[in-house]
Amino acid sequence: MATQGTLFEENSTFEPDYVVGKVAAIFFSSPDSFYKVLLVRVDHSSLDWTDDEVVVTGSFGDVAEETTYRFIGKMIEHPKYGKQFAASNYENETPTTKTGLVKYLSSDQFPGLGKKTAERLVDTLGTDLIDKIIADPAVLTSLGLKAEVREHLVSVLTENHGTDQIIIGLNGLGFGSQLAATIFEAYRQDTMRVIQENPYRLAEDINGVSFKRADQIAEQLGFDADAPGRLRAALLETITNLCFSAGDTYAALTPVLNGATSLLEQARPVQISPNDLADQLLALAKDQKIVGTKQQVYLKSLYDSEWGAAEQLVRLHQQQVTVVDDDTDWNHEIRWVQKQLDIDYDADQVDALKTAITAPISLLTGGPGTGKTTIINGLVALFAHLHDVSLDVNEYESGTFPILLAAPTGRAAKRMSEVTDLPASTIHRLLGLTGRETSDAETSGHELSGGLLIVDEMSMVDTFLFKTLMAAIPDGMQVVLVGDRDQLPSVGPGQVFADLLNSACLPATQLTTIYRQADASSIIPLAHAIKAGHLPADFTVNQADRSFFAADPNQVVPLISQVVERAKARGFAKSDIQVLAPMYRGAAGINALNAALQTILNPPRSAKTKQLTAHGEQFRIGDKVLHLVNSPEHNVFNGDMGEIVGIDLASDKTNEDKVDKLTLAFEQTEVEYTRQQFDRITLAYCVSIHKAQGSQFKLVILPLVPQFRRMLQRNLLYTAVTRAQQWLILVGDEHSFSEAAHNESANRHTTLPERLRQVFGQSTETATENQATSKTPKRVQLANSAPIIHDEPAERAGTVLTTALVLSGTVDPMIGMAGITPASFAGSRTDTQSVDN
Ligand SMILES: Nc1ncnc2c1ncn2[C@@H]1O[C@H](COP(=O)(O)OP(=O)(O)OP(=O)(O)O)[C@@H](O)[C@H]1O
Repeated sequence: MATQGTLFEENSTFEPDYVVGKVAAIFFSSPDSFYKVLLVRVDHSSLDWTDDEVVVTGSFGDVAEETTYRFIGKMIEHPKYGKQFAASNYENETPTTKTGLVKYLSSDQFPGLGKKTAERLVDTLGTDLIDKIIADPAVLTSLGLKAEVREHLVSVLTENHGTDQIIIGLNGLGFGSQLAATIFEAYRQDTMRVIQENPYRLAEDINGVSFKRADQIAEQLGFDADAPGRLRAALLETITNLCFSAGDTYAALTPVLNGATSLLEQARPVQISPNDLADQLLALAKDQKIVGTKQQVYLKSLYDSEWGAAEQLVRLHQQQVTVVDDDTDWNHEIRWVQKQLDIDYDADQVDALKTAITAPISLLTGGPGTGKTTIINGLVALFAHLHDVSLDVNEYESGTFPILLAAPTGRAAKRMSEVTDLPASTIHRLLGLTGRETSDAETSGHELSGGLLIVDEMSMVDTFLFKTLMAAIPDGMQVVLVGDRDQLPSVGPGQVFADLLNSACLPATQLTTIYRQADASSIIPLAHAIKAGHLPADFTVNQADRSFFAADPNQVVPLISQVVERAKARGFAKSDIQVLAPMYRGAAGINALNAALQTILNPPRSAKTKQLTAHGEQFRIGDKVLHLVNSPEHNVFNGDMGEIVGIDLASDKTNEDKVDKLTLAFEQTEVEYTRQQFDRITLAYCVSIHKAQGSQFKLVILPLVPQFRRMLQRNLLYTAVTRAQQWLILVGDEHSFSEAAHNESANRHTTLPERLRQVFGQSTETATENQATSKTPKRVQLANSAPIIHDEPAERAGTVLTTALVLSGTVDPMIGMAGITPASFAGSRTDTQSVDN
């Protein structure tokens, strides 16, 4: 079938090779992309190929066996599998002569269509009738076909050829099979129309398509450098990048304008008018894609999520919980818990327990070993006692367990379950989310049921997930949010837990007495010293559970290798030892450490040991690996650790699929990945501190060197050392450790505290008073709160902003955007890296 328009044309100046032939077998068809491996019986080709058959790989739609295709691409030498034809595109060689078409249409594929009718169709509609029918099925209306025959004809043609055309189109644009599948999933049969009309939608809607990529397509399609869609896409990408890279929930206006200008001007050598850019910023606000206040620009989704979270918190704070009974003698109840659990709570812990059991929603924070888990256990026992519910999960086979325990990662949930001896799940699973949802304020999880929800590791929860979680909690369910405010904030935008504590709108307890010290741990006092901004005096003195080895960056890998070799000799398993580092690159970075540790912890047994190479890493059976993305279809999630338990090479005689495969065992499941999916995993002997958040390991080894300077912050070091359960080995430069302890972590720019104050209808001071006196904060009128921006519009300058004034006649999402004038760009056009928020 002929390709159409500029979208489908190859960009190269030389003629690509082709193979025309019938598909004899489909060796492999990826379940989550369009990638396929085909065996093709060669009819003719541009190659010097004498065999009857050739293996063809590439991105294809529903190719059918015994159908003839033209494959366009080049012959490559696969390192293990030999010569194969890598197709960059293909065409269905469906007959285009009248005889061929009649034969095709009167075949078994189209029951009810005889030769005569087929001839009539071709005579009436012409030899390009397939394209015509797909483009507009109405062309068949007056041709006397029975409704069911007509419908079947349209649906088979659309399925056989419509999808093909789209894949062919996406191949022509250079999208790989994975991305092509994502794009197709988003727009289905409208894919090529959407791209033709506005290729910039790809950057907006599809994770993995950048502005630059969309812009290249747009340029091919003839979109001007100052096209409004181009400017809008650059603005949106700049705002998104600024927020997600810094973890902020809004971006400052000047870096947005400068960043977008630079993006636009680097992609095409054309000066962008500041007026035009400002116009498009306002248009984005009018279209409710962004919201502006003062000098702050929000993505609408983040803006709504902050407001939504604040509103949900007010709702939960004001709900009636049945457990609160004025006559309850709390001292008596707490004595009962202490007796049950054989513990004496200190005053803060008593306070924490009382607050958690009486308040509809409350917060609990504390460093390691201060008793957070102890309070969770006490709370669970007390809740069950007061509500007269059983804690035996076997009694709830058909109903819901009344106490829900959740954490942001699978490993944290597992730990929660171990220490409480009760079921715990990830927040995503609790809400029925896949983790693949777009970051969106509209995302909703299914409503929870039960009496008490306890969420641990709250510092890892970002603004989107928090809003979704809060919205899923029904009235009457008590909520306790537990975490350590000093740990790294969430990967996604926001610092929800710190903001909740700082805003003082909800009852909160902070635990400070360290109990695990009594076990002679020196790791916990180290963590507390770091929290206070310094290293302990005995930092370099070796302790029973902690050591420091000085090393320059080039000595880090050999030194850690030595330590790991000794640990292995002493019987430590791969899963017991965890090296953590802040960065991937460099002599002491994660990549170098992984390569070295793999040779110690999982060396090749012989020269014949099977291994696969992908993205610069080698994988062998027995390797410890980290999963880097959410794959809900496989029940594996970002941060899960597993082990390689099988390798099938494409060249293995027994491998019928003829593609390289890895089998990975995770605690919950086993999955098989083909090369297209290998970038979802990496070696995990050393992982980033961010990825280790929420997990603990028997032995943690942590190198810090001056090369990591840009990352050396207090919460990073604190999070790393608190991952160690029993032993901690610190390696590197003492000054880097002390610099990290000194460097107070940068505060993220968020407005959740402001929203909380607005919806709780009080200032922070009043909230603190309320908390102290246990008064309930006054409820505010929620209905109007979200879309209204309370800031006064500043003076507006420049003709561009006349537009803003006009627009602001409706909802005024841009109030305060008075700063957008050409002057906003002056002086700092080249300073695109500076983010002054
Ligand atoms: N009041 C107390 N009296 C005696 N021991 C206590 C008390 N509170 C807690 N502990 C003990 O201190 C240790 C640490 O407590 P717990 O595990 O609850 O702290 P945590 O804050 O959850 O620590 P982490 O964040 O590191 O998991 C436990 O062994 C616990 O039994």
